[in-house]
Amino acid sequence: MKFSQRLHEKLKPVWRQNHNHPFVKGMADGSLEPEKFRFYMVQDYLYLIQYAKVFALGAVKADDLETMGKFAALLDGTLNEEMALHRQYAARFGISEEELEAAKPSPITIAYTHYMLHAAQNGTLADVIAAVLPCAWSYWEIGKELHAIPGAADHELYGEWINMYASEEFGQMAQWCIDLLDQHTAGKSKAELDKLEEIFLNTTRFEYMFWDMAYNGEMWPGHA
Ligand SMILES: Cc1ncc(CN)c(N)n1
Repeated sequence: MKFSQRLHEKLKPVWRQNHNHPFVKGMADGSLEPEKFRFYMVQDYLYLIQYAKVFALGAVKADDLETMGKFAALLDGTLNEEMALHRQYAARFGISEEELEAAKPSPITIAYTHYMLHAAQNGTLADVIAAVLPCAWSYWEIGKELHAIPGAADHELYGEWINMYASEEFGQMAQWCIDLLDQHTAGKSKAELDKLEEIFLNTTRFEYMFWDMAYNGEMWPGHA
C-alpha cells in the first residue's frame, strides 16, 4: 500500500471532521454568515503568505531540477493565483491589499504556519511534503465535495471559492504532492514513516483548528 493511502485510511476519522465542520457545511448550503467568511479570508491570506514559503523550502530541499521547478511553480501559483482569489474577495468586502497584508494573524494562524515552517526547515523533502499535503489534499476534496452539491458552486459569495478548490489545476497540484510523497517514502524505515505520519496528522488537526478559529472569529483572549 502506498504511504499516501495508508495515511488517508488511518486518518479518515480526523479527516472527516474537517469536511463536516460547520464552516464547511455553511459554505456548502450557503448559510455561512458573510462576516465569518470575511474573517477566514483575511486569516487565510496571512496563512498563504507563510504557506508559500514552505514551497520555497521545498525548492531548497529538492535534489533535482524538475522538482525544484515544480516547487517554484507552486510558490508562484499560491502568490498569484490562489491569493488572487483572496484579493478579489477582499475587494468585495472593501478591504485593500495593504490592509490585508497588515492584518494581524490569529494565534491559530501563527501556530499552524510556524509548525509547518518548523517541520519544513528542520526536515527532509519528505517532511516538507508531509507538512503541506493535508492543506492541498483536504481543500481539493472539500472543493470537489461542495462542487457536487447542486447549486453550491453558483452561490454568489462561496461559488468562486468552491470552483477554485474543485478545479482541475488545483487537483493536479494536490496529486503531484501526493505522488511526490509516495516517491520519497518508498523503502523508508518504520521510524521515518511514523515521524512523517505525525507531521501529516498534526497539520490535518491544524486544518480543523483553522476552520474552528474562522467560525468563531478567534483572536487573542481579551482582544478584538
Ligand atoms: C488553512 C488553509 N489550508 C489549505 C489551503 C489550501 N491551499 C488554504 N488556502 N488554507
